[in-house]
Amino acid sequence: MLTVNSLANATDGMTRVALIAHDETKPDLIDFAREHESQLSEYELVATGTTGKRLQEDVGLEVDRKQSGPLGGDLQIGAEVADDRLDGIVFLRDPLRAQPHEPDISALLRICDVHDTALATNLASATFLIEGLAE
Ligand SMILES: O=C(CO)COP(=O)(O)O
Repeated sequence: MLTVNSLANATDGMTRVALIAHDETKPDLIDFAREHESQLSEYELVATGTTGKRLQEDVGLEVDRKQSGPLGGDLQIGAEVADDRLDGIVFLRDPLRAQPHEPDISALLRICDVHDTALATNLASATFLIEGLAE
């Protein structure tokens, strides 16, 4: 049976959001983060390694940086989903290029469905997710 995880489930009351992007989609994620910087700065943010570095350096956001995706970062974020620590994930995947760590990516997407955690994999749905979190 699936567990239910509402948009405001944070275990400690603080909204916690993961931001992840593959190399080709990082510019889109950085633009998205700049656009929503004031809202995102209110949240606990977690990101895979290189994405997190860009968010810190290019946008100035405080980010809990995990390993880079190919080195296990997706799995670390998946573990947070399994612990119901995350309220939402924006994961701008590159739909046109295969990734060496595809099994890790699939695992992350799957555990989001198991735990009913909000997951946006493109900019249009990311906008809905971020607007939903603000409500
Ligand atoms: O590969 C990734 C997600 O699958 C992202 O990793 P980086 O943020 O380290 O580039």
